[in-house]
Amino acid sequence: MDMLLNPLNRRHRLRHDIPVVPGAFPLVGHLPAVICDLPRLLRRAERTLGSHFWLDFGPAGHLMTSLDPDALALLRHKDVSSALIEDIAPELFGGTLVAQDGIAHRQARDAIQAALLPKGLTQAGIGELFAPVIRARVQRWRDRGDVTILRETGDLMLKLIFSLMGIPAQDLPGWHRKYRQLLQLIVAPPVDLPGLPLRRGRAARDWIDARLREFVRAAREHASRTGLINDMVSAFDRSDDALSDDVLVANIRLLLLGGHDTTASTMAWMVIELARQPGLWDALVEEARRVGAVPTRHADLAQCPVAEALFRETLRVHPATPLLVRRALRELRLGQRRIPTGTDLCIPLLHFSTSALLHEAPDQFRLARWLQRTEPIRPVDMLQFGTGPHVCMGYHLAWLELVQFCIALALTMHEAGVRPRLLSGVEKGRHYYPTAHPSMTIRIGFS
Ligand code: HEM
Repeated sequence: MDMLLNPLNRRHRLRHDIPVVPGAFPLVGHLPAVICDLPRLLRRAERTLGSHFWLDFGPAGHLMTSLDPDALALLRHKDVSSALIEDIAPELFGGTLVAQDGIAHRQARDAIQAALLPKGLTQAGIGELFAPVIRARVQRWRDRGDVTILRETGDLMLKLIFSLMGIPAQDLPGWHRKYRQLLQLIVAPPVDLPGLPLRRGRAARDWIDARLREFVRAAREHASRTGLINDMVSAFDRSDDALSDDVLVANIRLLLLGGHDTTASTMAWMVIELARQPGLWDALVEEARRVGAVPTRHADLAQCPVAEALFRETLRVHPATPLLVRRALRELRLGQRRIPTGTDLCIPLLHFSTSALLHEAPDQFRLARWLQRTEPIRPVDMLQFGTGPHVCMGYHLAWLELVQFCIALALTMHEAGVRPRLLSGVEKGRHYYPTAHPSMTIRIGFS
């Protein structure tokens, strides 16, 4: 099938001397092709126009997209801003640290970071909290015999992130419903009428924020309790310029969002790769039998190199955040190119993650590239988590929960004498924007 591009728009145009990719539709621009076929769109644009071109993101406007590895340095540049994220999704990211720069960003980030580093996660007992939840879920999969994988991993991740926040199990169904409505804000047309996604999404956000405020109040009343929200509240209250509760609540909501879709997608891809590559499954089972139990502390993860390599290679081949957006605050240079002040930029992590300039045999899924390496992990090896001041705050948490998941899956299925098997095609129905995930309909059998 050809790409979802407008056949009536074939004209070659330039903006600031940089070519615009032909094929944009009115109103939605190149979004249909970005969402359904981003890798092919980037390859075709590179082949026909070179490594710099404009893509039309519909309501978000034109973004200058660069496939030059030098573009990665823009993520660390002091004159490049993240404010564009708030312009694109004000309802979700307004007031959150991911859309801020400079001191405001650093202050909010510093207050949260410690809780998400290996020491903070270990002290809060997050690994012990997660292990039984993951084990129970994969046991259910074994008993059922087959599952729709992305729906299952999405549910599991929601459960984990809610338990991280200390949301009582009996309240989960209500949170679940509101969270799904909140997500509609990502795609809601700007029409605020009863029953439409914007109105429902805003109501869900207000519901969630009101409850998060209660958690914050409770955390202050019981300051001696441990847990992520308690740690964040005390860090916020200790910071030099005490930050407002609005900032705190918006950033707790950001953690809910940041920690869900990305990890659920990666977990689903891990199962798909294990199902379609029997050798991978055998290596993982061997490791799981050797360690004998689901690891609970970061210090234990070194015992699970195969699971760690699976986590890193799955993310390299299927990065959950395929592109980052930024705005140039001043005129910048990118190689020979001049980027005018105010230019909105797209930095496609997906392209670099699978680029022959950065990885040997980039199209091959190879655990060996991680298992046989002798040097430590470099920033370019974890590009899927971004780089620079906004590098992902949940990296250590994602690493812990995904390795826990791999070991739990291998132990549970091996004990029952079954292995994962792919029951449907993988290529159709993939999505690449705003986050990437495999098709919602892929089924995995355990037999
Ligand atoms: C496989 C899992 C994950 C992937 C691939 C991922 C990817 C990313 C990327 C690419 C960024 C950079 C955004 C930018 O520069 O604009 C980011 C930022 C962020 N992530 Fe993650 N993430 C993952 C898991 C998590 C988890 C589990 C959490 C927390 C519970 C989390 C919380 C955040 C936060 C708060 C930021 C904003 C940091 C800042 O702006 O300073 N992420 N993530």
